[in-house]
Amino acid sequence: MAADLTISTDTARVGRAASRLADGTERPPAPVVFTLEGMNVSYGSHRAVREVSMEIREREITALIGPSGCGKSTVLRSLNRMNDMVPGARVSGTVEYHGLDLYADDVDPIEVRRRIGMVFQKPNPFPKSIYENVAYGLRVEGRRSRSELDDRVEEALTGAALWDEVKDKLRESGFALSGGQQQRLCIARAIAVRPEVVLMDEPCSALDPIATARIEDLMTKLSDDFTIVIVTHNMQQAARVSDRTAFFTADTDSEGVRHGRLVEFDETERIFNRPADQRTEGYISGRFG
Ligand SMILES: Nc1ncnc2c1ncn2[C@@H]1O[C@H](COP(=O)(O)OP(=O)(O)OP(=O)(O)O)[C@@H](O)[C@H]1O
Repeated sequence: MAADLTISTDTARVGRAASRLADGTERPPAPVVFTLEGMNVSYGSHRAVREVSMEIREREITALIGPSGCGKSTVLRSLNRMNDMVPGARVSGTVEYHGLDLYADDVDPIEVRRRIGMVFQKPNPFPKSIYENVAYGLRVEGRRSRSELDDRVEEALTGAALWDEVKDKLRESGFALSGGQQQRLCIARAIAVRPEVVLMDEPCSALDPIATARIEDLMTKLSDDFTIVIVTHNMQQAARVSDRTAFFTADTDSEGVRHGRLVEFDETERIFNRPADQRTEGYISGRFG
């Protein structure tokens, strides 16, 4: 029953996915960025996730939640062809980006990853200065004047809510920053090339609560400009920041092999307060997973 749920209506974000505005009028849904239809991902002979169908919409925050091993990171990595780097990984079914097959032969995975950036679990600055960490992708893109680079580095660091803290030490190593600052530096690096989408794989799991809160605030701000997809183990985080939530679970087949599948995908407020599936309710109320 909804009354048992540990996450109350007050905490679940009634975000921009809500189909009605506060005054009750209908709001048209945002344009679709990704369409997954019957997507399967295998590692060798192991089908890690199967039959995933969902749409990810523009400038929304979509959270992927579910117990360990249900395939959240696998699904996330399929959105910018990061799985291409994993030997034996194979994606089948439909994965469209703005209606185009993301896995078509003529699609350049490097260009895909420029448009669809990624932030990882552990902050992973390059062994370079703060400035060069952010400038890196811009330099790879091609020649730019010094002042253009300076402007873009400032823009990205401001966008990642880090500029004020680092503007006087841009030549210092990225490693000299705190964990939370390093993660914001990685976000700055990701957004410096002005991607359309930022994928975040448990971006706060290595951070303390204060640094986590800053990143959550930042995500909300970033969603004004970027489409964000986040994997999180932290259900309160999904409830606080996301507009839509996808709940995955893993079924065990007769041979004891686990296959991840999408159980339910809806507006976050619905998933946390009125889930349609018992398994979703069991998971978010802490009775399962
Ligand atoms: N590089 C890989 N090679 C082989 N199998 C993999 C690889 N990455 C993931 N898997 C398998 O795919 C399944 C889904 O893993 P995945 O990491 O996507 O799940 P997850 O829900 O993100 O888990 P967690 O919450 O623990 O990070 C698991 O059975 C895992 O062992």
